[in-house]
Amino acid sequence: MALDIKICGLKTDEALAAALDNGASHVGFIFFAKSPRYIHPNDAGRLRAAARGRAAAVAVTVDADDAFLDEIVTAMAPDMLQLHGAESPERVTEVKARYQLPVMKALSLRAADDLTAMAPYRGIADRFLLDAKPPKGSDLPGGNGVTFDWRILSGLDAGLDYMLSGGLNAGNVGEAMAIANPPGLDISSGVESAPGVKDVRLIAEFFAAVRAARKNRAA
Ligand SMILES: O=C(O)c1ccccc1NCC(=O)[C@H](O)[C@H](O)COP(=O)(O)O
Repeated sequence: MALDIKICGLKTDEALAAALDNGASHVGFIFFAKSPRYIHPNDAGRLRAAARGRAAAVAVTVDADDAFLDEIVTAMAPDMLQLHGAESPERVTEVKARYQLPVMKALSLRAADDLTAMAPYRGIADRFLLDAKPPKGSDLPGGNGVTFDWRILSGLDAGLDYMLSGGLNAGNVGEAMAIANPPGLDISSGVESAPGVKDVRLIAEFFAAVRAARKNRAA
């Protein structure tokens, strides 16, 4: 089975090249001003051009209005929109219709009960990004480098299309895969040397860890 991997929060040619050369299926660009990973839509447009045909470009927004989404979509022509705020199912429907693009809805989890948040989006969101709840006091809804209890995912239906996210790194991704067997993985701060600074060595190590985990599973 194919395993999608999204490297999120890219800002430089070097980091993008590392993500693509290591086999990322998705590359993510953050359009949230408070984030150390924020990128201007025009700069993202330049980077996404280099990714065309190699990985899907994902525009990550947080409760963005139509004007901002229009600017992003015009500047970078993403393949997918990731809605990482409190967007309602109705707003997800509206965004999908307006841009004719698939939407990945991010949901934040801590305990098994939090999975009930998924129900109203089923059949609406094309995919879920299951992330950890931000720690108290964080300004960021994502990219916090914190994990959640992956065991809560073990009961999800086999066909559910989602990316497992939140605090992944080369050291823990094998365990996450063994527990949850997700169809996709998403990582940001686990491949950074400082907030917002991607590290090509850490990117390569992450992919190597994923390959090793897959090999172990197949053996
Ligand atoms: O990464 C950010 O700064 C960010 C800011 C605002 C909304 C979403 C954001 N990130 C979205 C992602 O998809 C991250 O990859 C995801 O939250 C996991 O991050 P991490 O725990 O650092 O691997």
